[in-house]
Amino acid sequence: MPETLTKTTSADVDVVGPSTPSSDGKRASLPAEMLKFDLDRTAIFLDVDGTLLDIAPTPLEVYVPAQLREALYALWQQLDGAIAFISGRPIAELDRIFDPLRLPAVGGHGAEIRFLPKGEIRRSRIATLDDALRADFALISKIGKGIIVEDKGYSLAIHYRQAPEYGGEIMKNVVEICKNERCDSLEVLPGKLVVEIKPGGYDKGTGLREMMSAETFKGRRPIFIGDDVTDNAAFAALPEFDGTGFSVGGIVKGATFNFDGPQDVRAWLQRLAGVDHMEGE
Ligand SMILES: O=P(O)(O)OC[C@H]1O[C@H](O[C@H]2O[C@H](CO)[C@@H](O)[C@H](O)[C@H]2O)[C@H](O)[C@@H](O)[C@@H]1O
Repeated sequence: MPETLTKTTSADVDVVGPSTPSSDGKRASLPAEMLKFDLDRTAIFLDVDGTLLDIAPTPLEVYVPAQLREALYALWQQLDGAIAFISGRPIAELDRIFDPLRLPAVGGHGAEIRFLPKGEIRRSRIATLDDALRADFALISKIGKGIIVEDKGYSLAIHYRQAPEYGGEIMKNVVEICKNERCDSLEVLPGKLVVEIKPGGYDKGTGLREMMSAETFKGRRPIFIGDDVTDNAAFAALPEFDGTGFSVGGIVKGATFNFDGPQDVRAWLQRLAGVDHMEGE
């Protein structure tokens, strides 16, 4: 943990939340029901890219504001450890991005889980992508400049944020590669300027359920915040725990409130943690 972070005490939080822009451009207050949480009975699950962090041109270029680390660490203390990342990125990558902060985490869309910040990372026994298939998908980067094939071991992400014009051709190639039942055990998930390809059998929903069975999280009511198609499985798991979902950038099924962007999520977390005294980001 960062040595500079200060210890805060656990307490019920009744915050007047940050404002979010309404559709007519004016600032509107958050609904009262999401401004009051008993932190002794709450768990928080956070998607990372597009939810906590602003989207960057490439996966390696994301930026973590110091105030966000501070808020997450303060909440980790106040929630007695019941706060976790739930991401498509591998856990080692989350540790690198948020260094020196480590949190409990579900990584690789549910392929990995770590219950405690310094605990062991447990990996799914479900097969990773077959090597021949992985090699064929890697060739998709040759279609044009700006396409990035991110090989995460368990899964692949084909990014075309820097070359949106290739979206159609990329999907055509994926369909071609998947002919003859080669992808039958896989899930192909088109996201925002990305196609995620992962084995079936686990997802963010299975990850959230597993984390909720851990001592730190058990019996609490989860809040999950997410922004993309791979987050749907986590939203769908929430009713099992009487949980609450918040979306980012557009209301989705299972969400009761929508944040306009990651900046609003960060402001709310800072407010909840009581560290919103710090200026800007
Ligand atoms: O589940 P998440 O934590 O939201 O991760 C989803 C994917 O995020 C990353 O890609 C996305 O963010 C990049 C950085 O902002 C951006 O350049 C890219 O276009 C986005 O798709 C990450 O690279 C993937 O591995 C994650 O699965």
